[in-house]
This record gives sequence, structure tokens and C-alpha cells, in this order.
Amino acid sequence: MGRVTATILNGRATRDAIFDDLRARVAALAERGVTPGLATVLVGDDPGSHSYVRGKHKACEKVGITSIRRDLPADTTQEQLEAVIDELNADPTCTAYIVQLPLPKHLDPNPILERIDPRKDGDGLHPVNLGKLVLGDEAPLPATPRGVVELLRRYDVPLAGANVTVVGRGVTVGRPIGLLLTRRSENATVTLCHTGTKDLAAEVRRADIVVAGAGSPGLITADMVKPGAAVVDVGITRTDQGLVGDVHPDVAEVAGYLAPIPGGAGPMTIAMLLTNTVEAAERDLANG
Ligand SMILES: Nc1nc(=O)c2c([nH]1)NC[C@@H]1CN(c3ccc(C(=O)N[C@@H](CCC(=O)O)C(=O)O)cc3)C=[N+]21
Repeated sequence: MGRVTATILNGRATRDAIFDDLRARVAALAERGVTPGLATVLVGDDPGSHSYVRGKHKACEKVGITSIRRDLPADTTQEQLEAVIDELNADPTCTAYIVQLPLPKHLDPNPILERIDPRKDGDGLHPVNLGKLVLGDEAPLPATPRGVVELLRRYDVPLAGANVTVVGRGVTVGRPIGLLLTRRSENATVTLCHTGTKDLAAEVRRADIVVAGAGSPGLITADMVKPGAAVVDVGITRTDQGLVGDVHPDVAEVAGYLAPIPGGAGPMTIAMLLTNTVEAAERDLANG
């Protein structure tokens, strides 16, 4: 690999700054007798999922949020999982929660995600909240897209009028990030690419900002990137050699800004999950 010329969008440092802000908000809530609680629901023993969930609980500890952990065996039935969702919906110590995806193949995720109380939706992926995002109503925002936008903002990467090419149409990244970036408050022009896109290289080459969330290691190569563009890697793949992103390492020699994996969108996702949790507690307090 040659010379890195891109400014690195440092997701860990930005996460730490957001945690400082959240700690102050958690202290203000404590004065009013409220402690936010974040729960995770994890089914099965996928090592990657376990590692992500561990990261979420460690983050809660740093910020002063109570963490609640529900680890369920791989052979958990749909009905048993639904019962856990109902318990968390009723649990006053649980302000927000997430069901770690993907679920084992024998479980149907959509009825589970719909069963989550939309007010406790840590991920911002409940159909009601995605619908509110489309309608422009206030609602918990999808954590990874919110983290990507926040990271670009903190480094003053211009969004208004920018041509953004998003690669991948998944429900956690590609699909909702277009919804966020095309709001009036962001005002970007978004092209959403996927496996049916005719000429991916051409779509990426015209982008001022590239968000890569396809889950295809090394998909975005240096020749595809406009010099000076901002590139955000969101396509985490776990290999024996460690975490690999969708963005080829050589892109760092062409891009103006780069949010790498690890150290970019991942820590920001956790920061936004905790932000959604604190906001849910603040909202509950305001609504009595
Ligand atoms: N309902 C649900 N919500 C999610 O938000 C969700 C999910 N399911 N399933 C899996 C993906 C993946 N994900 C990550 C979060 C943080 C890091 C992260 O912090 N990564 C660190 C490295 C962590 C490590 O080394 O393991 C980094 O990129 O620097 C990674 C991945 C959230 N996801």
C-alpha cells in the first residue's frame, strides 16, 4: 500500500466525544430519578454477534446506562422469543432495546421487529419508525445511518447538494441512509446502488460521498473513487484475518476523507444506539 492522503474520519474519537455529552445528559436524568436502560436480545452463539453485543454493554457502562442482557439458546422458538419481547416492552427499567440481527434461520425477524414497542426501538428499525422517517415525523432514527451522517457533519464534509452514492440496499444501512440524506436538513442527492446496478464503477466515480454497505470485501477500489471524495466504509465482514470492509485499502490514497473499518462507522453505530436510548428516557420524562 502507498501513501495515505485521506483525512481519517475517526469514529472512535467522535464516539468518545458523544459519550461525554451523553454522560452529562444521563447525570441530568439521574437528578430527576431516571436511569436509562438498554437491553440486547441475542439468539444463538455466533461469535461476531457476541462480540458486537459485548461492545454495546461496555459502552453502556462507560456512559452510566443500565444494561440488560438477554442471551437465548440457538434453538429458541418464535413463541419464546416473542415472550421475551413482551417482557422487555413491559419492563420499566428497559428504556430501549435491540434484537441482534441476523437471527438464526428458523426464526422470522419481521414479526419480532414489529412486536418491539416503537418507543423502545433502539435501532430505529421498527416499521412505524421507518414510516415516520418517510413522513418527516420525529422518531428514533436508524443507528448506523445516523452515525454516518453525524460523523460526516463533525468533520464538516458538506452534505447539502452533495452527490452521494450508497452501495447496498439492506434494511440496516443502505435503505434508510437514503431517507436521512434526502431530508431537507441534509439536502443531499442520493443514488442507491445494489446488485442490479449496471455500472457500479460509474455511479461511484461521480460521487462526492460514497457510503459502502454491501458486505462485499474490497468491492470499492481506488480506480472507482473520484479524487478528494469522502468514503465511508460500513460493510463489515469478519474473516480469520480480522474485520474487512467493502473499501479496498488503496482508496486511502485517492479519497479526501475516509471512515475506515475498524474505527469508523462501527463505533458511531454504538454511539447512536446509546443516544437513542438517552433520548427515549428524556422523552418518557417529558411525557410523564
Ligand atoms: N439489531 C441490530 N442492530 C445493530 O446495530 C447491529 C445488528 N443488529 N447486527 C450486527 C450489526 C453490526 N453492528 C456493529 C456495531 C458496532 C461495531 C463496532 O463497534 N466495530 C468496531 C470493531 C469491533 C470489533 O473489533 O469487534 C469498529 O468497527 O471499529 C461493529 C458492528 C451492529 N449491528
